[in-house]
Amino acid sequence: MRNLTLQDIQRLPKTDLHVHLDGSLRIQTILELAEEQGVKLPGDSIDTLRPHVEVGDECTSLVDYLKAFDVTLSVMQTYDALVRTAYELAVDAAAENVRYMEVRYSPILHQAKGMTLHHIVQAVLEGLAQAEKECAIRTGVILCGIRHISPELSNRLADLTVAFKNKGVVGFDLAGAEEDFPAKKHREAFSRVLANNINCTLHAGEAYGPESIHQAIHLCGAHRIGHGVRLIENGDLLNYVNDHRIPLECCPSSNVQTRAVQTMADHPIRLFYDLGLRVTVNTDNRMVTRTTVSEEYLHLHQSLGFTLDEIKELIIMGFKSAFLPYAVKRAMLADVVSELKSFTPGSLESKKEQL
Ligand SMILES: O=c1[nH]cnc2c1ncn2[C@H]1C[C@H](O)[C@@H](CO)O1
Ligand SMILES: [Zn+2]
Repeated sequence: MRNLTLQDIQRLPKTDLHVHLDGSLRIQTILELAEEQGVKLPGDSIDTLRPHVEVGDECTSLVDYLKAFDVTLSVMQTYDALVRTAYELAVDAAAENVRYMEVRYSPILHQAKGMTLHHIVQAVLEGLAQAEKECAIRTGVILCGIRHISPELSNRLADLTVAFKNKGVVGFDLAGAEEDFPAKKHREAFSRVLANNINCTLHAGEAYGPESIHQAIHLCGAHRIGHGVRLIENGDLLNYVNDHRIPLECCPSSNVQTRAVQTMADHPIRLFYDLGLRVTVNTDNRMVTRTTVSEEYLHLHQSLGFTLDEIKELIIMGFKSAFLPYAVKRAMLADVVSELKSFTPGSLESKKEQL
């Protein structure tokens, strides 16, 4: 079979289950928001700002990667800025046929100008709802506790997650610097969320070893794992994750940038897939990582030999792993499976010419 193109992959229906709002803005929007708000940025044009908000080869670690968020968060402290950035993210994702997206962010990082936590959630839901009206995309929100900020704030975010259950918030996460900030310190937050029958995912096994994944699953009750690349270091835990069908939210380009893996060709997603694990493909941060869901699949095709049939299976695993009620998910999956069955690569133009 001939090689897939980016356009082929863009035409496929897809999910993005791991995408941070504050890492997925349009650079032009940052400039406009800064202008409106009188915020000083480290660059005043797309070209001069780009090196401060996009991570390149020179990134050495997750902690280094996270520096870009200081800039994005500086313009995401108003209600309107959150509405706009959430709306634009969903519009951009829909443009590449992302049909279901779970957007995550941490409301406590948006309080610098005094917005209440409720308003901060409301604004993002409003932006996403607007995009859902205009585009073929469905969305949910995941709120993040932050490892390197206090567990008490994670508790507040857990309570916020409970308050917005069935109102657009579909899960709770733990993000931030992983090394030296163990998940077990945030156990209380996860127990509050779990007690309310809400789904949890944790970033784990990205900048720390399998012990971190073990804590996420066994101490915090993770239903999915963000990244999980270092699961490869513990076969016993890997078997457990496989046996329990715990999905991994893989973000291949981001993992190369944070040095969780050395190169795309070394990414363990190939091994995980071959062993039967439930793996999903995600962007992490569309702007900071400078990627799209389609580009992530293209990397898997080109660097790790994923075929079209395998990509279709990854896509199905993405829909299966959604934090959606089972009946809704089953209906969505049925539509996606029939669309995937009839999909053939090749440009729409060349297909029309053949008719
Ligand atoms: O890949 C990541 N690992 C850990 N934390 C991350 C990653 N990408 C973004 N974050 C952090 C920075 C954001 O401010 C926060 C909430 O979205 O989550
Ligand atoms: Zn992430």
